[in-house]
This record gives sequence, C-alpha cells and structure tokens, in this order.
Amino acid sequence: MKDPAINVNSEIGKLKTVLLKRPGDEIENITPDSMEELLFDDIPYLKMAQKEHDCFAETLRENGAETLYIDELAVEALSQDETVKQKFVEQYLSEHNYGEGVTHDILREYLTGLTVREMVTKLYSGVRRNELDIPLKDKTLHDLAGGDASSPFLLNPLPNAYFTRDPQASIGSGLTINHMTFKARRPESLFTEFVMAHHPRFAGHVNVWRDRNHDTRIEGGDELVLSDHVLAIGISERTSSRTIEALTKELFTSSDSKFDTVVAVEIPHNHAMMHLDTVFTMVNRDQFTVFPGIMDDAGKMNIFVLTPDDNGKIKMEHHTDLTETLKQVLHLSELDMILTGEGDAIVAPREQWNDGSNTLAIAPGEVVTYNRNYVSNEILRKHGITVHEVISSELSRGRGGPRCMSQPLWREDL
Ligand SMILES: NC(=O)NCCC[C@H](N)C(=O)O
Repeated sequence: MKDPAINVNSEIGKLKTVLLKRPGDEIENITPDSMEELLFDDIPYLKMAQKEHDCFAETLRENGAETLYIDELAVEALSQDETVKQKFVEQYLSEHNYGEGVTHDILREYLTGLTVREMVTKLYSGVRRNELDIPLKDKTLHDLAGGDASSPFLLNPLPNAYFTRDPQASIGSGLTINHMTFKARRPESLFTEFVMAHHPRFAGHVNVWRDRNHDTRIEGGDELVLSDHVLAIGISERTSSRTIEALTKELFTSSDSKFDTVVAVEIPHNHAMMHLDTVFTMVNRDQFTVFPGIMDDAGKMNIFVLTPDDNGKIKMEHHTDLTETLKQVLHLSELDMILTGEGDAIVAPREQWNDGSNTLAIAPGEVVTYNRNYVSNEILRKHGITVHEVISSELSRGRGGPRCMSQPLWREDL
C-alpha cells in the first residue's frame, strides 16, 4: 500500500492521530425504556459529558495527538459527490428495514433535503416519528402495528458513537470495518465504511482486512495490536471465534500484512466485560493491566495461539496462563501484570465497572485513565507508569473508558 493513511503497529507507540466522536444530541434521546436496548446503564447529563469529552480530547492534543472526529470526516466524505450522499442514505434506510414504501420515501426526502452536516447530525441523534408528517392513509402496517411502531423513533439514536474504538479497528496499515453485535450499534460502522471509501485522506490509502458485510461479529474493543506481528483478540460477548478465524486467515495471507500470531483470549460474556479491552490493556513494552475476574481461582483461562503452519493452514495451541503466553509471543523474559484495583475483592470489580482496566496508552509507559478509578491509577504510578487523569462522572455511564473512546489511526513505530 502506497502512502498508507493508517499506521498502528502497537498499542503503545506515541499516539499521533486519533479518531473521536464528541457526544451529541443522541445522548438526549436515551430514555429509561430504551436504555437497555441502547446499551446504557443510565442517562448521562449531556452538557457535562461534553465537557468531560472535551477535556479528554484536549489531553490527547496537549500530548501531541491530532484529533479527528468521525462525524466531521463523514460530512467531508459525503460532500464529495451527490451520488455518494444518495447511496449512503439508501443504504442507511435499507439497513433499518425501510427498503421501499411511503415511510422510506418520506425519510429519504427529508434527509436528502438537509445539508450534509445537518443530515449526519440528525442520523446520529435519531429521527423521531413525530418529526415527519406521514398521512394516515399512507401508513403501512409496519408503521402502525406493534413492534417498531411502539418506538418514538423512525431511526434510532446512536448514543454509543462516542466509543469510537468499536465500529472499526486499526491494524498495521489498515483496519477492520466491523459487523457489530447489537442492532443499536450496527449503523455506526456504515459511517466508517463511507469515510474510508470516499474521504480523500483515506480513499485508496487503507487496507480493509475485513469489511462489515458479514454475518459474524467483531468489535474493536476486542482487537489489540500487541506488536507489529502479534494481535490479541477477545472471544467475547461481541466477537465470535468464527470471525477471529477468518480475520486471522486474511492477515496471514495478505502481502500487506506482517501479522503472524493471533492470541485469542476467552473472556466472560457479560455487559460489564463486553470487550477484551474492558479487562486487559497494554501500557508499556512489558507491562499490562488485567482484571483478575477473567481468570479462575487458579489464575487460569482459555487462550488459543494461532500461527501459520508450513502448508498455508493455521495451527493452534491451547494455553491457560496469560502472563506466560504473552512472554512467549512477545519474546519477553519478564512481564509486569498490573491488577486493576490491586486485585481487591471490592475495589477491583468496582473500578473495573467504571473502566479502571480500560487504559489508553499514548506512549510507552504513559496512559490516559478516568480520575474516578483512583486506586488503580495509584497502582499504575507505583509501577512506574505516567498517568494523565481525565474527569469521568458522565462518560462512564455508557460503560466505556479512554481506550473505548478513541480509535488510533497513527502511532509512531516502536
Ligand atoms: N471497547 C469498549 O469496551 N467499548 C465500550 C462500549 C460501551 C457501549 N455501551 C456498548 O455496550 O457497546
């Protein structure tokens, strides 16, 4: 790939460019009734969430990272050409089961009548049923009866969009554009698809290792780039073993990829630990954070190391010790595994719930974390890590931390 627009060969190389989404009106469209379906445990106070997010973004900029916003990139990509905008709207509607009919036509007319910026903002925040005037005689059974019709939205809001880690994942000179697990998040990666295909900064400059047009699931919170040839991928609530196998095959066979080892790590399937990065992150060349709750009482877990064999197939080894496995694949003689909340029976799960394990490395040994996880932050400092704390009362209500809120697009190579 000539002039790649993405360069991510580690979890810890100095962060130079990162993709974000500032929380917007989509947060105001969460209600107690829709909260669970929208994957929130509470309703954040938007003004404060925005202040906190601005503080996060400012911390990244102060430390040398360029911040790009996915909605801005989408506006630029969809403004390239009227046909791109039309194609995007058609696909967005068809993925919401408005393939044809009066509601489809009214929504299409409404959305394409907006400026591209208004349209993008609107799609993130959602379109309410009462915003559009659909005459009763034109309503279909789908508009009137049960199911979806009981929702106040024709197009649901996308309140999880500020977790930019998940709809895609940068790996080497490319990315995966993800088929996400829950309906509430699936539209998010359509924005990525159009940005990568039509934005002048990215079009023709990224390898797409796997696109979103698959039935099997994967999310970026499960995809960790441990080195320029080793990936860790969570087998989780959100990422299936079938996807991991297919992605591994693609990475092992593509001439643009240097990856030759995939460490598939099985984690519990639940909302507190929905992705690998909610329980395990890399903070330095030989230092990691881990939430001990992912292991059994003997400290064991299921880990599968995938490598190419001599016949162009994939061979697999079963391991049970995370530290030993990492030492082996990363060729380290020693490794420092830092326990979230120091492994305390109360502090560790409390801080993990508010993303105490979800650190974002901005350079080797330098991380951004939520200030509320003060025990884990102190432990990190004791282990020699530089910690930049950001305010976090409202952002954490969406169950994601600094790593979840950021998609690195460029890191300096180590
Ligand atoms: N990488 C991450 O762990 N992202 C956090 C995503 C939280 C969001 N509410 C979700 O359930 O998808």
